[in-house]
Amino acid sequence: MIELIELTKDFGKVRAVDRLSFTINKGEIFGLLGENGAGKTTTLRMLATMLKPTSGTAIISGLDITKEPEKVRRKIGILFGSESGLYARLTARENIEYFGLLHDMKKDEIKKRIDELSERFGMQDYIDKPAGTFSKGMKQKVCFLRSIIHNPEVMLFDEPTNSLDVSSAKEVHDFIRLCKQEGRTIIFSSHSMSEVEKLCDRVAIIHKGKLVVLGSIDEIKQRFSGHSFEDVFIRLVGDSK
Ligand SMILES: Nc1ncnc2c1ncn2[C@@H]1O[C@H](COP(=O)(O)OP(=O)(O)OP(=O)(O)O)[C@@H](O)[C@H]1O
Repeated sequence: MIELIELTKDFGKVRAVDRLSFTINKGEIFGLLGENGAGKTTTLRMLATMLKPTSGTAIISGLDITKEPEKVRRKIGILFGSESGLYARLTARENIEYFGLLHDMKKDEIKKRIDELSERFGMQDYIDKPAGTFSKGMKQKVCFLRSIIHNPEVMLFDEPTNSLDVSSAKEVHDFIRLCKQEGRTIIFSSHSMSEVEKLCDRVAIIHKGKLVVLGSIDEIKQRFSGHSFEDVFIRLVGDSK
């Protein structure tokens, strides 16, 4: 379970995230929505312990992100931006293995897990080929595997399908669903209403750093007299401008 408690981040005079408080359940696929600059990435970066909150905190699997960031890092898998830092000359396996070693995993344990995961995600044909030769979607899948090599309970993905084609995005969606089946908690940010409608158990819409609505897509649509989710989104972030 993840609990945000008055989570706040200021960059100078700009309040990027403004006292966010809500809970995300274990095994949930949770969407973070908002316009450009709403504070999604900043929220995810704080949860990932990459940024220190100005005030407030979050508890991830019983650990306070401000007090035990090292321990939190072991529980989370993170993906910020596509193709982030894959070594072109190394194979997919070597790229993933490197991360496993950083997480203090043993080589044989890493091998077993890569074999298992690459089979599950249909990557056997290219797992031992250099990452530099891969398409965007293939690279993205390597990044995903890298993010879960250490078996994290919680996954934090910032716009995971940004710039992917339809079939690669679908693979990522299937991947996220599989992670949920394995009992992981997934939080991701997105600008795609259809993606969020397809995948998320619940969503939070944030605007100018503040929470404006929280709930399942159906609950939110009902609350706004059955309008499309896209219309509700535009109305919410438009009204509070
Ligand atoms: N390192 C930083 N220094 C100063 N201001 C920042 C920094 N990072 C983010 N901001 C500001 O914080 C606010 C929230 O930015 P953030 O990147 O979290 O938004 P976002 O919802 O992820 O946007 P997008 O959808 O465009 O990625 C914006 O006003 C942004 O300019």
